[in-house]
Amino acid sequence: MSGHPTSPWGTCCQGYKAVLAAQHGGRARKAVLASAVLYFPRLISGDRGSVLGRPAVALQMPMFTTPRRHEPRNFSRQTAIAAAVPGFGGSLSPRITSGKSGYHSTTTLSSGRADGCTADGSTSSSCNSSTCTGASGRRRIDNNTGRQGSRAPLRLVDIPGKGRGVVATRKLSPGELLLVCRPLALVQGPAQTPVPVPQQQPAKVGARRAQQQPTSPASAGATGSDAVGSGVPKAGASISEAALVSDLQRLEWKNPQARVLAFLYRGVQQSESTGRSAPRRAFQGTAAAAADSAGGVVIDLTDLTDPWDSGEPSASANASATTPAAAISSGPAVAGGSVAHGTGLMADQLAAVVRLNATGLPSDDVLLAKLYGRPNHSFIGLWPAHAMLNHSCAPNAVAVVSGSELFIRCCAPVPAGGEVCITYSGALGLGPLPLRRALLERNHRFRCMCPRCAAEERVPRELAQLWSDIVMLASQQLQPQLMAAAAALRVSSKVGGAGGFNNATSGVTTAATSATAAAAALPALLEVRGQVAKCFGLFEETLGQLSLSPQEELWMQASMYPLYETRARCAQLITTAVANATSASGVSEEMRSPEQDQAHEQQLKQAEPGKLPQQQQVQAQQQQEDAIELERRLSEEYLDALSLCLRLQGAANAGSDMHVQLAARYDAACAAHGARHPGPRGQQLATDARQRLERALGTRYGAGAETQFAGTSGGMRTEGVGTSDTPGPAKADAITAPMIAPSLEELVVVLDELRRQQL
Ligand SMILES: C[S@@+](CC[C@H](N)C(=O)[O-])C[C@H]1O[C@@H](n2cnc3c(N)ncnc32)[C@H](O)[C@@H]1O
Repeated sequence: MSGHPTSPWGTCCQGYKAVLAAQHGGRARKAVLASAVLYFPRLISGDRGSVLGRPAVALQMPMFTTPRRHEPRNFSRQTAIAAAVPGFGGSLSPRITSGKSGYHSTTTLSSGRADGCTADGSTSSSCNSSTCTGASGRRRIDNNTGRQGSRAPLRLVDIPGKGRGVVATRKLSPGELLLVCRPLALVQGPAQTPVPVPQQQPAKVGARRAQQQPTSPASAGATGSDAVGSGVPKAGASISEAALVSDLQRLEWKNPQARVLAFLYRGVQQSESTGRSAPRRAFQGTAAAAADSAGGVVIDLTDLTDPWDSGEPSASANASATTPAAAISSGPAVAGGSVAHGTGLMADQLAAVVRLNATGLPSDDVLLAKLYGRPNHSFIGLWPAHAMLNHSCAPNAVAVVSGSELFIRCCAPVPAGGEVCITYSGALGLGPLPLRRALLERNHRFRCMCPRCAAEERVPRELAQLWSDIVMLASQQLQPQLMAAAAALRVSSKVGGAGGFNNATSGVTTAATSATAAAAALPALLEVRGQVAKCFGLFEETLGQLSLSPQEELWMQASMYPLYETRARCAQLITTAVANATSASGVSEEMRSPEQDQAHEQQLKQAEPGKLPQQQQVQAQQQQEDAIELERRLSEEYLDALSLCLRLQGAANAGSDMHVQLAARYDAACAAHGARHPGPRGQQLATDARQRLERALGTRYGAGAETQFAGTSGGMRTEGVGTSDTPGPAKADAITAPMIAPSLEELVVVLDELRRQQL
């Protein structure tokens, strides 16, 4: 069966249902959201979850099967409190000498470096120089000792209605590395599930998670129904969050790091006191302060980028510094818990900091881990610089966690002075406004007013409702029907072979079985096809009545992604079913009666086609021709649907794991389809899919930037300076790659390897 990518919304249906039910007044809003949260995070694979308050949905692997619940594990854990890394502000040593049962704590933080080196006591010495050799034997630029935040083309500012935020000091280009962030604290455990990669066979797609992208800070804070959008699975989220809070409490904090913590807490206080909502006007990039203060100490992006680096945030402020701990402890009293050493923050306050700013996922970046030959980690951590990025539903930056480092890359052009935003919505980036909005308001307590939300808000209410109903129908009813049909076809394909029989007599029998199963599945598939066609026509027609810019139109279509996905999936399944049915009998009819099937089976058993009576031969030939024509038309239909899905893949958060994942899946789907139905159109689509995959990899990993994603050589190079539209003078501000930038070829090879492992 050629593999059409399964929908990242496959099991997200419940989320849609819940949210839509709320719109229809069917359920209490809270219950609705809780339900939405339960499902969404599992479906898509983890993008940037949370940045604020709670990370947005961490994209999980698209899957068609029932979401797997990630139960808390008693995994051994590395407590990485970024302090004790040699050569790295080692003055602060975690006081954790023994962890809870089942945990092991190390004083090593920053394990899992991109080069394959670990930074624990045993190996850090070999990696303590400015360069070291990674698992692949390639040199790695070690940027750890530099305060690269000061070279970042970014500035911390106050943004009306949003609190602090980050703006570009110059024009930024997609793929450009903006920041390499170090954690203030990080808890790691084994990756929680086998890591998924784009699948070629729907049968294999189940509960796998693809390479992920950390979502925004805040992702980690999910608890209970608040797990929506959390980068950490719901059950594991609260445990990991608690573990992080507990570790924060047990550390003995020194001033510089305590100030960073206080600085983060200040955002919590502001958020709570103002119940921030975005201003109606767009941010002009002229916002006030370029820095913030905590306890009288200036803190800027440099201090936040590597909180354990310099020892003191700002030399000028040291002398008169009031400890943020003192400043904070003078704030509103918080009940319960003890004060963390040196911070003055109570457990509840630390929990609020974690909830708002931490980021976590069940696995860090799969491709990089594979490339550098090291294990994946589940993690929850506080990367203070990352936590300063605000949300947009049309983000221009993307974050990736590899080991203890969090990389922030530009994923869409940013003008000088423009705000740099990530998304907290994760997979919901391919979802409708009501759902995105509900999750952001609930988990992050703000109303997004980005251009995309503003555009969708202008859609007439009745129309928005109609579209929501359509999405609900596609997600709740049609997708499950397709899943059932796909399961039946998979079984029949296993018995009969993907393309039907081609040799022995036993093959005839199995092909006949396959054909019977295919014929049985066809009525349901055709029914779905009819409904999808109606919905699709309705949506396209109403969309056409609005006066929208191309970008706005793409956003609207992206919000209807489940419908597009259902359409493509249905077309693919029908193509497969018809191929199976006709290959067994040579009959062009999509369905035949059991009697007809029996008769044809009998004929096939009794005689070679050439020996059939003449009339039957003519009939058989006609049927063969009909079958070919039917398959051709169905193939065209599938290609139509696939090309639209490909287009919408481009609407996903560029460089997110979902963006890469969908590109890889469509790439595989095009290749599989092309193998069975060769033709110029399919070839063209396959080329498009491959380019999209390269672009996604280039945006996420910075690979291939010099050649504009057309493929490039491997080896070490510098990030951020090769993009064609990066202005010359800005090169001075470029961040030097802290790791070897993988080439496209390397990434594609690894991707293929992961795919094979999962088949
Ligand atoms: C991780 S913090 C981001 C930094 C934050 N602005 C600060 O000052 O600490 C997340 C919080 O920022 C605010 N925020 C983020 N994106 C926003 C947006 N688009 N509009 C309004 N507020 C936003 C919300 O209060 C959210 O809970």
